[in-house]
Amino acid sequence: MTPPPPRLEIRNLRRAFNGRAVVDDVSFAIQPGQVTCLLGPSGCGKSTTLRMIAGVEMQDSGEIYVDGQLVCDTVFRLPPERREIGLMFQDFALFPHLSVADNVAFGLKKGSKAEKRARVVELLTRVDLMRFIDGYPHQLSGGEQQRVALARALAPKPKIMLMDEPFSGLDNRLRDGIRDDTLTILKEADTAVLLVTHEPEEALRMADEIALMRDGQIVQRGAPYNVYTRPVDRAAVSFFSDSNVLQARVSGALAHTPFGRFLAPGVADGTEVNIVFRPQHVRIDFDRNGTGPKPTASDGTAARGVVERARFMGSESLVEFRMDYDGSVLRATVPNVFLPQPGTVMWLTIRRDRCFVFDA
Ligand SMILES: Nc1ncnc2c1ncn2[C@@H]1O[C@H](COP(=O)(O)OP(=O)(O)OP(=O)(O)O)[C@@H](O)[C@H]1O
Repeated sequence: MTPPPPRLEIRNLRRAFNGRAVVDDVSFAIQPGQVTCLLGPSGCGKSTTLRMIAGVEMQDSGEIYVDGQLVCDTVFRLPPERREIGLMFQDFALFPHLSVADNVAFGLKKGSKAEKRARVVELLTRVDLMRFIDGYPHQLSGGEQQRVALARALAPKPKIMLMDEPFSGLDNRLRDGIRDDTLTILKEADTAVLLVTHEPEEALRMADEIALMRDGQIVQRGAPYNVYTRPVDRAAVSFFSDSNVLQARVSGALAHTPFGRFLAPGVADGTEVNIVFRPQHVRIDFDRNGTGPKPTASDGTAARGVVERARFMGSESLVEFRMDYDGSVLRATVPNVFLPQPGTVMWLTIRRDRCFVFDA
């Protein structure tokens, strides 16, 4: 038996503005009930990709399929309203002059008045806003308006939901709960979701799959854990978190550093590499009469540094060290409160299994 086609598939999508490719050969597929996050810095082409799928922007080349059916290529184009796609954007754009019920009913073209009413009640119950059914948008908080927008987008039972930074207008504390609720509702409805965001935390929290985008291209795709722990390059590490970099030269498949030798399998002798690691993977130790901890297989050799400054960040502390070996600065994060005085001598080691070696 052949497996069913993906709910949404885009193949080799391209779009250029003024001769500059802003979406450059982008392909991916999303299954029903799956959330894919298109993640990348501002201007990398996320929204343009989404707009082409929605049908409000035309691609220069490439194809879009829904349930295996072509909805758009350079010859054929199904109009946006017939693509069975729901949209949610940052400014929810509820109609201020329509009641909550009428806002939700807005997208319902088919059915009797009673059927529409029943669907509105069902959705408002689902987003826990029945008490506002006859209210107006201005009477609702930002989070409540966002849930009405979700109900409205879901009303016609779209196969696909396209969301462009839908949570960025909400305050932090509200946001986590609304994200989780939204996700539960979309998954229950078996909708395929494409969520555009520039916030790594949002993608890590919400996605089944992250597509990391840069300069119009998808540079890495995978489950959040894999994208975070096996980044493709230095920029991919830095996009998700603060990072430290050591420069080193390879000889005999080993990169030689003040922290000991790192495996660099298959890298030619003489190659310059960057060893990249996150501040949470730096261990720090007190000075013991001019020495640090003994070398170990998992943490390598300790290198001496002097505290330059330490900052309390809430659940952790960030300590910056000026390193003896070349005067560069390395950052370490430590759980809870750890605020050593500037000038304190300490010894740093790096978790070997958390380092990434990239060609410089
Ligand atoms: N209609 C247009 N005409 C000309 N240039 C455009 C047009 N639409 C988008 N661009 C350019 O294409 C690039 C990608 O824009 P896009 O909105 O897709 O990026 P984005 O990744 O969604 O960024 P953001 O997160 O800031 O919205 C930008 O440099 C933008 O200025």
